[in-house]
Amino acid sequence: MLFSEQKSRRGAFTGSIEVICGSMFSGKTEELLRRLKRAQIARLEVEIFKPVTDTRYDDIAVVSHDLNSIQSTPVQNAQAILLLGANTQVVGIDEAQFFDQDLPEVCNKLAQKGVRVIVAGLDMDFQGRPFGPVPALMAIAEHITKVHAVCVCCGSAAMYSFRKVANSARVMLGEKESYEPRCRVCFHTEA
Ligand SMILES: Nc1ncnc2c1ncn2[C@@H]1O[C@H](COP(=O)(O)OP(=O)(O)O)[C@@H](O)[C@H]1O
Ligand SMILES: Cc1cn([C@H]2C[C@H](O)[C@@H](COP(=O)(O)O)O2)c(=O)[nH]c1=O
Ligand SMILES: [Zn+2]
Repeated sequence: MLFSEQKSRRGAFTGSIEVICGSMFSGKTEELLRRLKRAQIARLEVEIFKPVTDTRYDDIAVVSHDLNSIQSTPVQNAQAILLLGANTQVVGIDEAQFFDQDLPEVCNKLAQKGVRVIVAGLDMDFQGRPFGPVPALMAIAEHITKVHAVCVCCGSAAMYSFRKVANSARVMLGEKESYEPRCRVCFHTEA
């Protein structure tokens, strides 16, 4: 599948929604950066957003686990993306699971205006439950890409993010010290 701007029969650029989902370390941010950097090479206007709460690697940039990065605008909520992204051609959104339930409607409105919207986020939390607005986004997206990490226990494809520390809060920022990607079998096996 070639993800790019598409023209409708009426000649106008048609907007669309692409979702990149999967576990932690599955390459969601790398794939988001790849698509956004290609759009920049094509000289399209690109705006990138992340939740202001995601301060793991950097307050402003979107940064992958391999430390590839791109400048972004941290925002408080989904509505801010509609205000700031309506007049651009491509909108990228990382860590979508941390946004409020307005995000799908915001993405729909942007796509209706002709914007190509590319969203990356965790589809499941550490308990294997659907996470925030990501499942609803998947329902309304034209394209969904589910990427997989490598299970740290057995080497199979991993789709779960196993939390290694005792903390029952749904939101807990962290990296390898707190999470590891696991396959279905290893996720449901204790220790
Ligand atoms: N167990 C693992 N499986 C796959 N990639 C891993 C693993 N541990 C570390 N990585 C690294 O993480 C990178 C993906 O990082 P990133 O795109 O930030 O992932 P995500 O946004 O899905 O958390 C990979 O390219 C790889 O170098
Ligand atoms: C599973 C899970 C994760 N988180 C946090 C941990 C990280 O800060 C981000 C995910 O980042 P990534 O780019 O996908 O690696 O989310 C959380 O708060 N709650 C969870 O259940
Ligand atoms: Zn496994």
